[in-house]
Amino acid sequence: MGKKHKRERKNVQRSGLFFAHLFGNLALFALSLSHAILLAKSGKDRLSMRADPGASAVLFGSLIWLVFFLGLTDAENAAGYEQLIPWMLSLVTYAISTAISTATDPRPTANILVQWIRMLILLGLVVSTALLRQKGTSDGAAAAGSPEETEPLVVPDPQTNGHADPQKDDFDDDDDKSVKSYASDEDQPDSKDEDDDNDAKKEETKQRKALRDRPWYQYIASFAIFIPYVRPRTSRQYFYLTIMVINTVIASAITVGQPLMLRGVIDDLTQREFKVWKILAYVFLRFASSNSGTQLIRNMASYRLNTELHNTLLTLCFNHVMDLDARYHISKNTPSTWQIMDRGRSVVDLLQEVCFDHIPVVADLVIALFVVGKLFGAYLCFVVATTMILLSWSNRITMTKKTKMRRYYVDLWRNWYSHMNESFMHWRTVSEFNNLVHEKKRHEEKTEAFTTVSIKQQSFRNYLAAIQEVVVTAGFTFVCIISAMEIAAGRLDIGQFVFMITYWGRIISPVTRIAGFASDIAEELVDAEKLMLLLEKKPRVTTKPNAPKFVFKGGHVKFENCDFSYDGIRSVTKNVSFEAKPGDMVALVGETGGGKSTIFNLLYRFFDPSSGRVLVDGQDISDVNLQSYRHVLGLVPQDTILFNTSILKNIRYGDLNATKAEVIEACKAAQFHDKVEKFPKKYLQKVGELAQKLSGGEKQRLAIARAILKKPGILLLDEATSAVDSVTESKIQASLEKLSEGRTTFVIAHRLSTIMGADKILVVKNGEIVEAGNHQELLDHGNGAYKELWEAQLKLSGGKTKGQTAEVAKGIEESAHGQEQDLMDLDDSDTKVDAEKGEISETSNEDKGPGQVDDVDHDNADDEASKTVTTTVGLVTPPASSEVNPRKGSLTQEEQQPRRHGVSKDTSESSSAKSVESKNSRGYGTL
Ligand SMILES: Nc1ncnc2c1ncn2[C@@H]1O[C@H](COP(=O)(O)OP(=O)(O)OP(=O)(O)O)[C@@H](O)[C@H]1O
Repeated sequence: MGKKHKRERKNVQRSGLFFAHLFGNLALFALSLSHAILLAKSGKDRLSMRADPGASAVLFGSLIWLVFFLGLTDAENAAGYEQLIPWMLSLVTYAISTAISTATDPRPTANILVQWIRMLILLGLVVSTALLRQKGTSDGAAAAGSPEETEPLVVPDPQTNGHADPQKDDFDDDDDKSVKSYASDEDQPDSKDEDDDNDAKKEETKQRKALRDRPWYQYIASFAIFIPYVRPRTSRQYFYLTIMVINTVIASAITVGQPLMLRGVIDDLTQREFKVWKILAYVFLRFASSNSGTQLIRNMASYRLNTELHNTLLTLCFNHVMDLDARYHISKNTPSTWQIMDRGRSVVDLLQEVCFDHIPVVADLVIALFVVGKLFGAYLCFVVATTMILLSWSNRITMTKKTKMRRYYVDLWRNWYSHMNESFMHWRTVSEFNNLVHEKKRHEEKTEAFTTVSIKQQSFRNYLAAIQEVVVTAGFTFVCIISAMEIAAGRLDIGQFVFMITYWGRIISPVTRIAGFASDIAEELVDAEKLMLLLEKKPRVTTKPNAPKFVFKGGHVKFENCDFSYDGIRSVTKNVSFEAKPGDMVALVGETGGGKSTIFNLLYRFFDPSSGRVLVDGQDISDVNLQSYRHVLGLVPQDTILFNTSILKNIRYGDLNATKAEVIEACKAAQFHDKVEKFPKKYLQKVGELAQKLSGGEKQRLAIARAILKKPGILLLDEATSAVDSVTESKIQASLEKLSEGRTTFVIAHRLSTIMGADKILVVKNGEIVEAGNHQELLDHGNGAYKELWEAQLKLSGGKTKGQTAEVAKGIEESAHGQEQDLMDLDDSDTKVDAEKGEISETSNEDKGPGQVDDVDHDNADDEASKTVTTTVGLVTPPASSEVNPRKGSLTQEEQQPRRHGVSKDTSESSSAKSVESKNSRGYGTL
């Protein structure tokens, strides 16, 4: 449905016919009121309506029209079924009763005349509504229909139900409107929300709109999702709950009992009688309902129950969020998830208010109507009922309006919070780009936006409280006048008058208090809605019920025709099939964005393929227990994420039961121990937020140590040493070699020189495996993608020719023919930087002299050595060397860095020659 059409519909709703309907209902109310007075006047007892049941019925019947009138004032449309059906039913009822009256007494009476006027008004309402609906239908868009009749109930959530409609992803006009609905609300200030373009936010807005558009009964039923989260669990919680229920019943009894007791006391006193027990009973009831009685019990029990339920809810929500899959966690906004969980606790308050405030108040009102009707007759009962209806209506308006405002406020607040969080987290980036002033200004704008809405909310609340007071006072005036008239007429005594005045206070003040609750509920509802959407999310990657544990049998990995798409639109992997035998090393190479990490994601089961399957040791990984499967995997990622805690704890994350000695062992193997020892607090050194206190190389070595500690069955290395310098890289090569021994290992590498010795190299392009084989096979494969990549890399690293490529290949071949040597021996030689000459050359430990790299702290080698090379050598003078690291038959960093040009031909040749001497059987030492 287009935006234009919606606007038209809105206009129809609020135009002439709408006001005609409004007026029609008001006229029916006035007519019924006059009719009742007419009947009462003609009755025997003019004031006591008890004497005329007919008049009483008409009087209370008029309240129906009052309710309709009030309901229409803020209705979505003036021609819904909710109006049409009651009007039609009333018309039929009046027609029958008029026909019966006319049949029994054909003489025209005032009664018959009123009936006819009533029927005519009703006929007008029914016909106009039917016509309007008909017009809407013929316009093809059900112009008069309510949103739930014309729009899908729930917008499919591609994150949860797996039925994303690719065509729906771009927002149509309606969705667009929904996204901007808050901002366009007349009560809300304009807001430049730059995050509106964010897909995740749009999606959330869309879901919230779908939630609000559910019919009210479905909307309320949606809250059932909270029951498992907020239900009492322990016997203590049940005890508190029982206390609260009993306490509420007692409080309701006191509400009626206390004024009744006072009436008794007054009655006695007017007859000059003194009954001390009555006075004591009255005082006791007063005390019992005070802050030392039922209030105290309620506060104590509810505080204890609430605190426990809040904590349970938080725990369950945390578990729920942690159990959601990667799809959710990739697109979530972390600060807002915290807020949703934190504020979502108010759902406990909401349920408690409904159960222990609202329902008792409604029950008190019903009792009050009965008591007042019984003791004082229909007039006073009618006044009480009318006041209650008006107060309830104002509460409803408060809720609706406040909820709208609150939704907007919460969005603005969340925006402010996220911005603040991001600014603090990314202070460094902000400073690097010199955008401190910009961020401060943005913060100010965001603060101002939510402050304005907050003030509007409070003002609205105050106005409404004032209006309610007017209604209450008007009602009270009627109560006083009518009671006084009845006393004057001798039909009521003073005791009854006092009862009525006291009782009025006791029943009306909770209703007015509900206005405050309504406001709170509006806030809690919005918070609850967000939590509801979070809890409604279901992970797609789960362990199937009764799934067996994964049994590791060596690490035989098989991808069978795996297709996958992140968004359901763009294919990221297409028909991916390959196999890795236990202990194999498989390298994934290819263009950036080709889908290599996605294959890792599928292997880790962060996502399930849309078709095809992944088998490990003959078991479909989607059929086994996820936890037991991930237990055998170990990953060294490209970007190491660390917790802001000590190095010890970060490494121990690989095996929570590891001893400190084991952690140190792992660090030694990852060439990290010496560095850690130099930190002021050694292993207890904190890594800082986002691990900012560690260099890129240190982070990677920590990640390697963590993987070593985990002792995984299958190892995944995603550019695992991309952040370390060649010197350090060569040092951790041996530990990686050791780590991967006997383990199926998958490596993602951009520097082809690092994976030349892999058992299998898969070339990934546009999500497809376009070539597979070992290095030599792929080079021999005509002008394939791998050869192209290889030559491009050689060219970038020093203008190598095809002939030289062949030479390198030859070297590998020779290397592969059994030049196995203890890799640790290779640490005897190292690379030194001759800054003066701008050369990097190889030397043995015996040859080391002052100023050589080995003397430099290698953890700064990322920084020191490579910086030296880059600044002193790479930029000031062209890099003079591109030697091959002989231990792995690979090119040194200079060759591998495309940025560094100008490597001499001589050096290239030496590279080839030295590669022949490679001692690394696999050749991935620099992974
Ligand atoms: N969570 C995601 N949602 C949507 N698209 C994604 C997501 N992650 C990756 N992609 C897209 O999938 C494609 C493949 O990404 P992937 O990270 O697998 O490539 P890659 O080959 O590992 O790249 P690189 O070598 O640069 O790391 C890319 O086009 C990327 O934009």
